[in-house]
Amino acid sequence: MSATTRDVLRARGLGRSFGRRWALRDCDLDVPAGRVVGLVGPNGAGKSTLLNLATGMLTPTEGTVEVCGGRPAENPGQLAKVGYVAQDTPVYSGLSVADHLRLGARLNPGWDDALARERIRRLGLDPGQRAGRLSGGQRAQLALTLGIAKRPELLVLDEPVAALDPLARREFLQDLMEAVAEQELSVVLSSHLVSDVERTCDHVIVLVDSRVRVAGDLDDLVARHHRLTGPRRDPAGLPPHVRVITESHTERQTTLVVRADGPLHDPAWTVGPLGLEDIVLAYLARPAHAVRDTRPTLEVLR
Ligand SMILES: Nc1ncnc2c1ncn2[C@@H]1O[C@H](COP(=O)(O)OP(=O)(O)OP(=O)(O)O)[C@@H](O)[C@H]1O
Repeated sequence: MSATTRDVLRARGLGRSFGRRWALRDCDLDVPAGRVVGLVGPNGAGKSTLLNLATGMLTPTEGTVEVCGGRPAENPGQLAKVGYVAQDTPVYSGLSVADHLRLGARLNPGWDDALARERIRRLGLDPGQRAGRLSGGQRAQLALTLGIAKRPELLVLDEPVAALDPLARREFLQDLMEAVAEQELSVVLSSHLVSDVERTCDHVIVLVDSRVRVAGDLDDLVARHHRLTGPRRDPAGLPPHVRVITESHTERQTTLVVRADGPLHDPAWTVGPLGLEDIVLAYLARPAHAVRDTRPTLEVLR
């Protein structure tokens, strides 16, 4: 089966609670292979929980999750398929850069030593340097090197650039995109920075308040979401293929952010384009009661 028709991540009714609180709920996802997926959402939305479920670090409270066709971490073969760089890009501070590569080689059957050494050389990291003495950006690069050299089918990165300055962030993401282009690799990365996601990712999942609010290919999301402005009116009159995400009204004017699954012909509306940031902010701004009322508003665009 071709890499573009497989799903690297599939969730059905996936949920995880801690005590009585749900960190993730009712999560249905189909992420096709070959994508760089951006997982965005505010603090506490459930991003790390979803990534930990996908990598087998957590078990579901309800529902199921599959990565690369199997249950996460169910056997060594499955473990080899998935690389994971957890939040804060953890490394062993007492071990040198070279020790990390040796450890990677020992632990990973598909380890690509030439790739790892070449990356370390290109990044200018001293193989003898202890990881604890590296800067935050260098540690992130070392952790990414370990993840890539493992040659996984899916690389999962939890806020990999959070601690990096803008230049280091750009270089890190550039590096990641080069690795994706060179290898047959799918990536899921979480980030608070929509601009980074817009630049790096071709598939987006927006998670708010423990629920997936919208998921789909970036181009498709942008093509289907619009800003409508026009004389003040009740949006209830819109055709059924147009779903209102947010609405605001002045005395004379109505402004809507909508998702339209068909043409918008009504001449009363002026239709304007939206960038990913506008779309994400619209879903984030949607009031909590709407999240509950519209559980099926999970919108998966393929
Ligand atoms: N081990 C845990 N024990 C108890 N509650 C937890 C645990 N892990 C996560 N939670 C709770 O689950 C919710 C989702 O947390 P999660 O870390 O998945 O969010 P996040 O979107 O990754 O947030 P951030 O952007 O701040 O990293 C939060 O309310 C959090 O407090």
